[in-house]
Amino acid sequence: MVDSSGDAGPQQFQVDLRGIVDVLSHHLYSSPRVYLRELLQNAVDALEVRSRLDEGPGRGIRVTPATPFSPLVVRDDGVGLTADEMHALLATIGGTSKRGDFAGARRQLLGQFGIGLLSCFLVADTVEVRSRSARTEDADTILWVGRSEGTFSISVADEPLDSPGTEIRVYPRADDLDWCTAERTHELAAAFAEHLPITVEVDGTVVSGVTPPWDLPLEEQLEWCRERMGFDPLGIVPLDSSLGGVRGVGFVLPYTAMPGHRTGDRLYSKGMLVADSDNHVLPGWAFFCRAVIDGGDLPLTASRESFQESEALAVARERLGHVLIGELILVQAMHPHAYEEVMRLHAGGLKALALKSADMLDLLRSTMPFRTTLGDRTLDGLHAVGEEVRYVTDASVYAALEELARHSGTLVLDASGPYDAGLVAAFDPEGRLFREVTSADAADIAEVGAAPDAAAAERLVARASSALPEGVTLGVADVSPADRPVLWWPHEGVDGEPTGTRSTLLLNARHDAVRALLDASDDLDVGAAVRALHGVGMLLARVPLDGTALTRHADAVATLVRDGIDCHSRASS
Ligand SMILES: Nc1ncnc2c1ncn2[C@@H]1O[C@H](COP(=O)(O)OP(=O)(O)OP(=O)(O)O)[C@@H](O)[C@H]1O
Repeated sequence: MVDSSGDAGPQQFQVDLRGIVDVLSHHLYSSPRVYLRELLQNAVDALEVRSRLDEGPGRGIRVTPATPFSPLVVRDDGVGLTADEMHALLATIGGTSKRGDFAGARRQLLGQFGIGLLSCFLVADTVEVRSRSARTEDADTILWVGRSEGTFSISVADEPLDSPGTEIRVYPRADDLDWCTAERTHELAAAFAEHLPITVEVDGTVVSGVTPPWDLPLEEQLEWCRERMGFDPLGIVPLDSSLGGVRGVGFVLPYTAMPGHRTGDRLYSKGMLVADSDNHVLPGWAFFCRAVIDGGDLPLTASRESFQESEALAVARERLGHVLIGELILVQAMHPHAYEEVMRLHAGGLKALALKSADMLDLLRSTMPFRTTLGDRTLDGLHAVGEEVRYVTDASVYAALEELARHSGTLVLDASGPYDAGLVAAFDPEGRLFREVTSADAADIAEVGAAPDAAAAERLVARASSALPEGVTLGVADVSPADRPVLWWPHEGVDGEPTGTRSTLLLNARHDAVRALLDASDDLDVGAAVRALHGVGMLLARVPLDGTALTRHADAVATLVRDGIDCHSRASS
């Protein structure tokens, strides 16, 4: 209204309920199925408040599924609502009895946003709430009828409830009846309420009160994991954060999970299902396990399908992480074989974890085997030798150097895995013990010496280099043992070119064939021989020959065979 000064006074927002329901269904809730969980949660909260007013036996929640001719009904023996409370709470979107003044009681009450009841409009156009307050003797039963187009009415109900509590009737739209049928209601109520410590019945069948997995004995936890998560866990980790009731159980996966990709956890909030597959409670590095967790007092988001990213959640996450690491340490000490299996399957993940956790690094340094040219060694084992350890970070360079190092008995550590170099740096931050080597150090690793006849070597290199593909550097050296004709190794890729685009081929001056080449007269074509030796070098470095390399090698060998036979024939004729 505009007053005489022309100013409009404060106005109330007009709310288009259909717009809000649209936002809820498309942007807040993951599925219309949540309507049942919201009704169950309201009933659980009402029972909790009632239990503080008076004690009484046999209280619970009874659900009757819908049929094409009757609504879905949720009846509870909770505290109920007076007419005034109905006016105050159900006439206002966002009206809730569960925040503000009730903060003391909030720890037990899970609502707080005052929108949960609206989720019924995801499946229905009409919702009725009949409620009889337990706060006064013989309170009237008050009826609230809400419609999805945004109207509601409140009156004294014609059919009073025979005892305090609340009865909600949801009249599903024909298209949404499927969410409220006997079968679906049973399935949903069982999923949401199975671990609630309150009796929840669907059509007379109790679906709640099932012992949660974290309280089961070990054998039954195994069975639970098999049935509900679909795998035989490698290990079971009790998860107790000792904080605000956050607890659960983790199951170690019996297969290698991709680092960085956690298979989601099953979450509950005080026994009510929150999410089937969530990735926000356990630390991201815990991808070697799947867990089922109750978040206790952790605050929920408005959709109640996850926990709020709060300080409390961050602390709980950190604690659960410590529990997981502590358990790994314990398993290593008490069940070394099981620990070995965990390491075999989850090496990548555990290494990633060690980069973030000093405790995990401590555990891995003495237990995680790393590949070296002289066999598997732990970081502590390498340290104990007291000599400088050379390591390589490029997998194909390691493959080639491995060969050379084995030959010379040199120790080289394979640090080409995704987290290896980081771990080496974390283990030896000042770089006192470990030194990264590259293909440039290959000759040193192979312990090659200078060719005895430098001039002959130079002449051979000058004559033969053009026979080799571009990028191959040819050399002649003194290599042990004498029966190895060549050494070949790829160079790490620089400026984006793939590793191996450039390489080194060293002819062993001690080998008969190479000596023959060194002694050959200048007019002899050494191209085929050097090309064949190049192929041999790659094969000895265990690099598969394919494409042009294979053709080149085959042609070179064929040429040598033909020349050899020709030569032999000429000699014998
Ligand atoms: N079964 C019930 N028994 C008693 N009171 C109820 C019941 N259902 C709803 N109410 C009252 O209606 C209010 C609004 O309910 P609604 O589900 O919309 O929001 P909420 O539960 O408070 O919060 P949230 O949005 O987090 O669910 C509640 O705070 C509660 O006071």
